[in-house]
Amino acid sequence: MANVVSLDTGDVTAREAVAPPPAPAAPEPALRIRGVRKMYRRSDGESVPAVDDTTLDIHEGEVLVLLGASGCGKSTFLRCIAGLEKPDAGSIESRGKILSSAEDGVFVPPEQRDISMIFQSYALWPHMTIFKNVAYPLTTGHHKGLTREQIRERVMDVLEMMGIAHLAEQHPAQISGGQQQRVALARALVKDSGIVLFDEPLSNVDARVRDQLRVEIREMQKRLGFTAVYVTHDQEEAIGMADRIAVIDHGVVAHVATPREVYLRPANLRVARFIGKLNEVEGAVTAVRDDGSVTVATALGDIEAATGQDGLRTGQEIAAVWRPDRTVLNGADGGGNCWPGTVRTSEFYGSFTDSRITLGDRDHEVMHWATGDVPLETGGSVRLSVAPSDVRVLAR
Ligand SMILES: Nc1ncnc2c1ncn2[C@@H]1O[C@H](COP(=O)(O)OP(=O)(O)OP(=O)(O)O)[C@@H](O)[C@H]1O
Repeated sequence: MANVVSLDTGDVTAREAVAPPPAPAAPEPALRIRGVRKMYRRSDGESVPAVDDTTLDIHEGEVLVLLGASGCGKSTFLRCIAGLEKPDAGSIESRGKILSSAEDGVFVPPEQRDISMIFQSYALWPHMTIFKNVAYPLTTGHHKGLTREQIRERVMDVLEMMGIAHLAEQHPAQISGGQQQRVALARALVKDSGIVLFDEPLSNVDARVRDQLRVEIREMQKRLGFTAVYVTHDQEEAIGMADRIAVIDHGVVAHVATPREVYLRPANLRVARFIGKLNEVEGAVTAVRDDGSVTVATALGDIEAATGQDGLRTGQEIAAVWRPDRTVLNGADGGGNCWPGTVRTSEFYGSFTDSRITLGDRDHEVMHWATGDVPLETGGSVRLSVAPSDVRVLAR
């Protein structure tokens, strides 16, 4: 029955309560990961979590980059999604289907998951031609029923798309590293599986090919619309590839957000340090205001910051942080966050100049990056400032 509202004169009385319109259902994520834990036993017998209680939704059609230091558990997490590792706790669901649930004893083997994976080592079969390497996934699992002609058409389409159709009859040893990685990519895409996992796929190719392949992978992902989970420890690669970045720290998701958010408003000091260079000044909180701005007392005097980590308290030990490209030299003296300094070094890196400035006589060094070739004279005096909107306060 439709909701009816009758209004009496005088007091307004709803005779029948009107139910609020139903909230639009959140779209089903491509991967729903809940409380996943994977333990490894060390040789001394101790069990340590490589992935620890990880909960994450990965949206349809997005590139989610798992970024973290070596050994933080990125590959293990990816392998749990692929089904190459069996989690000790938690569940992984894809498009309404449970792939693994430690609690319910469910585990779908990798070949029955609609997921492709591409590795750091290209893992091509040396005795097979490029064509056969790429065709292989179409000869197993639920693709088994395809005719030879259908397989040929599909493989040649993908090889064409990767710009390597002319290499179809070569063997892996006869082609370059960059071309081999293209073949590996073609093999991951040929199944059209909708979810592709990348485990540091570009770490074995040289810098020039890496840049090119990075752009191509991104273009292809946009064109084909598959969901990608991409592991890297390279922050530039993460920022360039990701719709969202999940920063992993000791097996735990420390921050998941857009690259811009993670870079400009990192959740905590470890995330801030991991993603990009940082100026840090230690101190203690003296005021936290309703608009989120914070004042901190430091050896350089008071520093004003427009934002701070959630839950900061007066007296708490913190670091006031900002990026080197936000440091301003000899700008207008706007009052706070401004110090006299001396240039210690100034080095040209092609697209930018990295200068290190010692502040006053207080033995504190700050990084300043200027776009292009902007050398400063060593020992020269400067006035250094940073706007409160570029400073963030993070707990130590
Ligand atoms: N088979 C294994 N047995 C025991 N410990 C393991 C095993 N595989 C990984 N580990 C440990 O689990 C932790 C996470 O490893 P993992 O390979 O997932 O990290 P990662 O972030 O991918 O590192 P990298 O970037 O160096 O590849 C590390 O401490 C590693 O030593």
